[in-house]
Amino acid sequence: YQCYDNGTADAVSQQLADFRRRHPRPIGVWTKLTGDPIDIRDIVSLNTDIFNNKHHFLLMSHFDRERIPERVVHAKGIGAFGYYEVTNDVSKYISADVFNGIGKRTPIVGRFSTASQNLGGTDLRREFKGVSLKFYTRQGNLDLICLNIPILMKDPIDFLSFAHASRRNPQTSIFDNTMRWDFTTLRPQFLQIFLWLNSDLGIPDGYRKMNTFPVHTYEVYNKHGETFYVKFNFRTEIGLFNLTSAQALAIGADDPDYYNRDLYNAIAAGDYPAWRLEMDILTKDDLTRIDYDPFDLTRQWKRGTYRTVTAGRLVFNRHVDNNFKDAEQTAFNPDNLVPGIVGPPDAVFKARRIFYLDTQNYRLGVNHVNSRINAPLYDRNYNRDGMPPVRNNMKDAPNYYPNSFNGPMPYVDEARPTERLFIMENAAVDLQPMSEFYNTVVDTDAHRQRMADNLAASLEGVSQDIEKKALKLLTLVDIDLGTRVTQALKVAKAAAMIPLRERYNRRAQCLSMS
Ligand code: HEM
Repeated sequence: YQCYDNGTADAVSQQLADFRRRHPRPIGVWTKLTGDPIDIRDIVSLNTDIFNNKHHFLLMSHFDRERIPERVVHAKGIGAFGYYEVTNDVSKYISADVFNGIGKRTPIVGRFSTASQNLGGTDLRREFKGVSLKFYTRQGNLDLICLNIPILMKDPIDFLSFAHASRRNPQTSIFDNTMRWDFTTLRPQFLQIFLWLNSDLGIPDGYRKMNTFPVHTYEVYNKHGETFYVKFNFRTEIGLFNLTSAQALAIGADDPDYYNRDLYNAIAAGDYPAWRLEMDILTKDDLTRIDYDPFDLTRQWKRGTYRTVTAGRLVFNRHVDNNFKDAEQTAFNPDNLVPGIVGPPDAVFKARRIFYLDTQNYRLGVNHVNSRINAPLYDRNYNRDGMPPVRNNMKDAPNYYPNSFNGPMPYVDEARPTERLFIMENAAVDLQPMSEFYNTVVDTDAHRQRMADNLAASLEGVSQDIEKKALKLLTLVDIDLGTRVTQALKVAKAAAMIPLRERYNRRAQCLSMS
């Protein structure tokens, strides 16, 4: 990292000083929103007639309206610009332009987020981290929306309750583990997420140091119309690094924006965050051979049943110009796909195809695709009007189709498969992937103990009946897991007998010693 004039290596705290360095003089005359210059006598409102001070009125009436709804999930985040570079020939599997032509670079905007925090929350809680990618390809925008954990859920109708139960109690407005465990024991398909989040992988040491996955299995095709089934996996080039609960607690107490700061500083220092894109691939024939459902989001593909190819590199090398313009207003939508990618056939994806657009029409308005950050490189359409922004509203072009006046015409994608895969999904909950996770990914005794301690901590204060069900469920996954959590919970409960204030004092002492 470079060292700044205040002796720190923190580009975040230097941002304003950097601005002044680039602009040694004021950047211009201050104007009202309407462009007329502001007289210095109007910047004081004392002893003046407020109704005749247009400047005061414009200032405040805009301020009064400056909040838009935050995202219902993943509200807290940070944006960055970068590019995707093709490093390997994957044309055998996928015809999408963005993945073809070694050396080709496609501009991207990314947004890094934490799943359950409101705007202004902490980066350091055990919850999903998101990486949303918008590729501005020559065939339209491709959005790949990723999580740092490669599994999720089965039935999309449970998403609302999962999101609600993972967040604040509507009465106390405090994160509530009773809600969380109650929901998890009633919908055990979500237990696996909880296991991942309470393992060592649960709190990455910043966005740069984690892998990230769109999770679904995408149906794709090559230029000959042959179909393949692909999982896209972005693997961090810097390596995987995670924080323990104690480290996260200490850092979070000092800097709840630790992840955002780390990303911003790394880009400022030219230490660009980068990921390698790997594609795990199954053929149509493979589907008839394998003995598991490759479209089930609650399980990973079995080793040895698929091939993996490297496709390219994702690099973030530029800060956004302005976080509201380029991150808050971005509308990532998993349904933004391009020729060569049909999309995943599972029920969760089908639901996502609808609900992202729905929430963005509410959050940003029906013309959000027209804002600079969301607009594709090229588009011609028959949509018109609506609440701004409307860009050029297609000027004088015909606004209906078909027409005889040379409005935009559809094209023919010769390679696009005529048939789509239709899958029937099994609603049964399978504890086997959870047991496998506990016995393989969680690969050491010490790791299992840390995970049990974290799970026990999440059970502290949970009502008795729910606690009993949770321990039973964990024991069904693995007897060793159930036993460890039961033991760890006894210890945690003994500690909880100590009055709250005393506990905080002790914790503070521990932190000051660590
Ligand atoms: C039924 C399933 C799901 C539903 C209904 C759902 C719904 C949503 C909604 C409504 C948003 C807010 C979007 C916005 O306001 O712009 C969102 C954001 C997000 N979702 Fe999902 N989601 C689902 C599953 C998933 C899955 C499978 C992933 C990843 C593999 C995912 C990753 C994310 C991420 C990273 C964001 C933040 C997007 C951003 O940065 O703007 N979600 N989700």
